[in-house]
Amino acid sequence: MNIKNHIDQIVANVVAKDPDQLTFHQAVAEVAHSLTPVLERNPEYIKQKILERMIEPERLITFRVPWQDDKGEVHVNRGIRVQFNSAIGPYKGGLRFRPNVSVGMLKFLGFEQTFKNALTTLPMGGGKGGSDFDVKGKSDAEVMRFCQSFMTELFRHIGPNTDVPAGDLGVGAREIGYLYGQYKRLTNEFTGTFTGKSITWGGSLVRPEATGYGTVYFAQNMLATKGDSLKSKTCVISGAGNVGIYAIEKINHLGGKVVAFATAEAAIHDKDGVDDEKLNYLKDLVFVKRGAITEYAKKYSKAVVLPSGKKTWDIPCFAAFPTAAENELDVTDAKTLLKNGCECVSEGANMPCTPEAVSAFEKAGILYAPGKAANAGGVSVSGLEMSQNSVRLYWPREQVDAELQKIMKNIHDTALAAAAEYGMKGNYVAGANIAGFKKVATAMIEQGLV
Ligand SMILES: NC(=O)C1=CN([C@@H]2O[C@H](COP(=O)(O)OP(=O)(O)OC[C@H]3O[C@@H](n4cnc5c(N)ncnc54)[C@H](O)[C@@H]3O)[C@@H](O)[C@H]2O)C=CC1
Ligand SMILES: O=C(O)CCC(=O)C(=O)O
Repeated sequence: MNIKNHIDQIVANVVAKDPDQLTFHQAVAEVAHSLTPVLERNPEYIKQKILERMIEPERLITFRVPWQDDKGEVHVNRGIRVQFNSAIGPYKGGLRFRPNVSVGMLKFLGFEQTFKNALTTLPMGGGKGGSDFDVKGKSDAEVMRFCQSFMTELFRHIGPNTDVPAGDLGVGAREIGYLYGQYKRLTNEFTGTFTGKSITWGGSLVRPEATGYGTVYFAQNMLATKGDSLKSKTCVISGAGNVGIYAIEKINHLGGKVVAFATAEAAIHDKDGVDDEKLNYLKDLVFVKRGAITEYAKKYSKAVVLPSGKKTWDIPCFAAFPTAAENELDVTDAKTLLKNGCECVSEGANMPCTPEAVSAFEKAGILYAPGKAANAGGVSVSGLEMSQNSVRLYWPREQVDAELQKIMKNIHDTALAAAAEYGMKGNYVAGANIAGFKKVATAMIEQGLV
């Protein structure tokens, strides 16, 4: 059998089956193509149709979410949970609330999550969920009513040993509180069926920071292979949210300087860098006041709002951290980064670089880490939150952070080793896909045809 043709056919079938699920096609194509040498060496994977089984979610739940706004008007949104793969543990992955949420988007995220979670070394399967609900502009009471209605259906599909959701875009501490409160009320149980919980009621220290910190730890591990580090280096990020803000914090800890950051609405250039005092202001602005980041440029006179159409990727940097959303960094951005001397890209978001951008980085031979490896810190600490909940203990900050660093190094080394084993030295995309795939594939084979 010609393996390349076989894989092309699998990808073509995915496209034909659900032609509108573009980001899912993109995620499947990337994984499938990097598995060519693995399938060549392991005919059992072909015989057992492991890849074909892995690209089909085990279960897909969609449901109606009716809720009332503050004026009494009724609205209806769609709730979705994709329970993708439970070969190595309960389904695990965040919930996203955004107007553009669709089944295809959540399939892409759940598929990626399966590989990511396998890389963490913790026993977690892959899942993802959410709704086309827009949290922007809603009052706390409206968000609460929506979350309660959403959970009134979702609760019957999840549980500490079945499916453990967490946050993602649009689902932060406030939403997790409302969702969990309703879950507890309906089940009459206080279990670890959610991660990212507040620290006073079952959360883990370092979970809010974990994805951003982990992405920077991953960059640090990549740079160490070249005898380099982030110390005194200029960095840029996108997405001034949970992941982005804590990436800035860790870059500061390591002696680097972040000179640009952005939200979906605006981008800021601060050539002096976002030091700890400015970062505290930014945290308060984003997490507490839910204000626009343009306020930052009003407060710090040397910072400027970039003209419309300009992105943080236009600012010269040594390292770039896309921490916003899928396909936010295209090939033009990649070429600009490379032209300006960027040597390291570590993805905090899920699939933020387009395939053409990734090819440009690979061709240039810079250090490039895909999200499923580099942003696994968040779900890793979620896994540690589940462990703490199971034994009813809280671990100290130092212990959780030390575990996080250990896990990120392990993911780095595992991806690097898998890439080298299959003749693609230094290719973290191939390495992460291969290592994640092999772990899940082995479990699936051992569990029979399920
Ligand atoms: N929160 C977590 O623990 C994890 C999040 N991720 C991924 O990281 C990314 C960010 O998630 P969070 O920080 O949790 O969300 P968030 O909602 O806290 O922040 C997202 C930020 O990105 C900005 N943004 C959205 N689209 C943008 C665009 N096209 N260009 C520039 N900025 C844009 C938003 O305005 C906001 O500032 C998502 O891709 C998410 O799936 C991945 C692993 C774990
Ligand atoms: O912490 C989690 O369970 C999920 C985090 C997440 O959604 C992600 O890794 O993309």
